[in-house]
This record gives sequence, structure tokens and C-alpha cells, in this order.
Amino acid sequence: MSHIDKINTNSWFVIANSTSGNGDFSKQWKEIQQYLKHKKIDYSFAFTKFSKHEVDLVQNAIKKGFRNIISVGGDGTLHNVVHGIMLQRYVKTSELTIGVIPLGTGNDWIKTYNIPNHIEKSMEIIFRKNTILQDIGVLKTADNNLTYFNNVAGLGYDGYIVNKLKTLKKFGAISYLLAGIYGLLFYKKSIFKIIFDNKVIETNCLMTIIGICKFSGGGMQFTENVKPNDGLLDITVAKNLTFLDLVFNLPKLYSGKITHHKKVATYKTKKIAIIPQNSKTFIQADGELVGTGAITAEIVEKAINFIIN
Ligand SMILES: Nc1ncnc2c1ncn2[C@@H]1O[C@H](COP(=O)(O)OP(=O)(O)OP(=O)(O)O)[C@@H](O)[C@H]1O
Repeated sequence: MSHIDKINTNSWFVIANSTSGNGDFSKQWKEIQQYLKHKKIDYSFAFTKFSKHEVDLVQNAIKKGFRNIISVGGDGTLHNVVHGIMLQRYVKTSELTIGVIPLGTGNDWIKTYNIPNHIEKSMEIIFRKNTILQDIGVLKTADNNLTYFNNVAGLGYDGYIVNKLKTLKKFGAISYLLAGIYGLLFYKKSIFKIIFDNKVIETNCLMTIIGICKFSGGGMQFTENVKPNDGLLDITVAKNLTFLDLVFNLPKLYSGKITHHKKVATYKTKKIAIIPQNSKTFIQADGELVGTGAITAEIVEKAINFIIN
């Protein structure tokens, strides 16, 4: 804390990822700047220059005294901003506030809070400053690496899709569906051992989802009765679901009713270990690839203020 410059609670630090989404970034950025100037908002900004640059940028902003951050981009940009905040030691994370201007492809985090996928409307919401002190999840992989997440993480089929999405995002929102179909054709299920609250589950598993918020995969809902500040991880174990199960239940993936399927089980817990038998099983957090293999996940209760609608 001793290295902090003058604390600046009225000013905003804007972190923008020019590579997110498929829109014309220079046009979008012009619109954002015009709004900020028109409303006489006090702000500084930085563009990310490489993947995960958000982590350094947000930490430097906090060190300089900024307490209000705006993430301009998609779920990956927000994820890295959150990860950077959770890793820094300059200030308590609950003293920080994040607003989101969505420019991404999936933009799943904003859906839980009905934030419109629209520059001006999302900015109006930001400067109303209605906040929720949201929980954050943390994953630890076998090599002891920590990854913080603010939306939804998972292992198995969804991690496989995130890996595939890297080459498909150029197709826009439909890329999620294309990656999903590719995964259904080529992904091989594995036995997962899942341990929490003195329970041990061993099952053939398509994927296991760990949620803080509701939506992932471009608007799908795999978790049940989600409350992003209840201090609990929302766990969904999709067991032996087949290609046909998913195709016939496609609307239920979007409505959330898939959690009632007989091959799907849901739980709530504070801490969980998930150990796939196949160590090459992909792990994703907020749509970002984290690694492969086993994880433990825990909740960090009421960690960061997020501006919501
Ligand atoms: N300058 C950059 N060059 C390359 N990659 C970047 C740059 N800045 C940020 N990134 C990375 O781009 C990745 C994708 O960004 P983001 O998720 O925000 O957009 P998106 O994939 O279009 O949206 P969504 O995740 O909502 O579908 C993130 O991992 C982020 O770290």
C-alpha cells in the first residue's frame, strides 16, 4: 500500500482491447471518447498491446490511485482485468469498481445483469454507478497456477470448444455454434472424479461447469438458481450426455432447463476438486483457455464491485 500515488476515486481508468469482437474498433472507440468528453467524465485510458496485457494495465492504474476501471472488450478482456485486480496487493479488491462496455463476440457476463450490448446504453449504466459486490472464483491447476474468474469456468467439452474457438472467432457470434458442433463430432468424454463437501462422485463426464454468473458459450445456461453474491460456486456435472441428447435439447441449453435432464446433476459448494482421468482435458475460465488436467476451485466471497443495470 505504501507505493500508491494519490488515490483518485472520481476518475476512471479505461482499458480497451482493440482486437475484441468483430466490429470497427476505431469507430467504436471514437463513440466512447465522444461520450466521455460530452459528459465531462474525468478519465485516462490505455489500449492492450498483447493478450493478458490487461493484467499489467489494471495493476498500474491501481498503483497510480485509480479505483474505478472500465473494461472495453469482451469476456476475455474483463476476465484479465479481474484476474489482475485479484492478484494485486496495493488495495483491498472490494474498494475497486468495474464497469463494462461490451465489444466482444460472446459478451456473456453482461447478460446476467441485463446490460445491453450497446456502447451508449452500457455507458449510461456505468455512470449511474449501481453496483453489486460480486463473488469471484479461483482455480488452481496441478502446476499450482491460480486463475481468477468472474463468470463461468469449466472442464471437458466446454474447454475443448474454447480451444477450438481460437480459430473460429472470425465468424462472429455463430462461431460458438460451429465450435460446439465440431466438439460434438470429435470430443472424447473422460471419467471425472469430483470431490466436495465429503462427497466423491466418479462418472463418465462430458463436462463439469463452475459458475458464479449465469451465461456462457454465447448465451447458454448450464447452472441453476444462480446468485452471484451468495458465496457459493454453482456446479453442474453433465454426465454421459450424447451428441443426440444435446441436439434434441438445444433450446434447453439456452433456457437453462438442461439442468433438469436426468444425465445432469447440479450442486452448490464453496470448494471443489475435479480430477479428469484424461490429463489432456481442457480447462476454461470465462472463455479463456487456462490449461489442462485437474483443478481445485474455491469462492472468494464479495470480492469486487461491478456496475450493473
Ligand atoms: N492487443 C491484443 N492483441 C491480441 N490479443 C489481445 C490484445 N488485447 C487483448 N487481447 C486478448 O484477446 C482475447 C479476447 O478478447 P475478448 O474475449 O475480450 O474478445 P472476444 O473473444 O471477441 O469476446 P468474448 O470473449 O466476449 O467472446 C483476450 O484473451 C485478451 O487478453
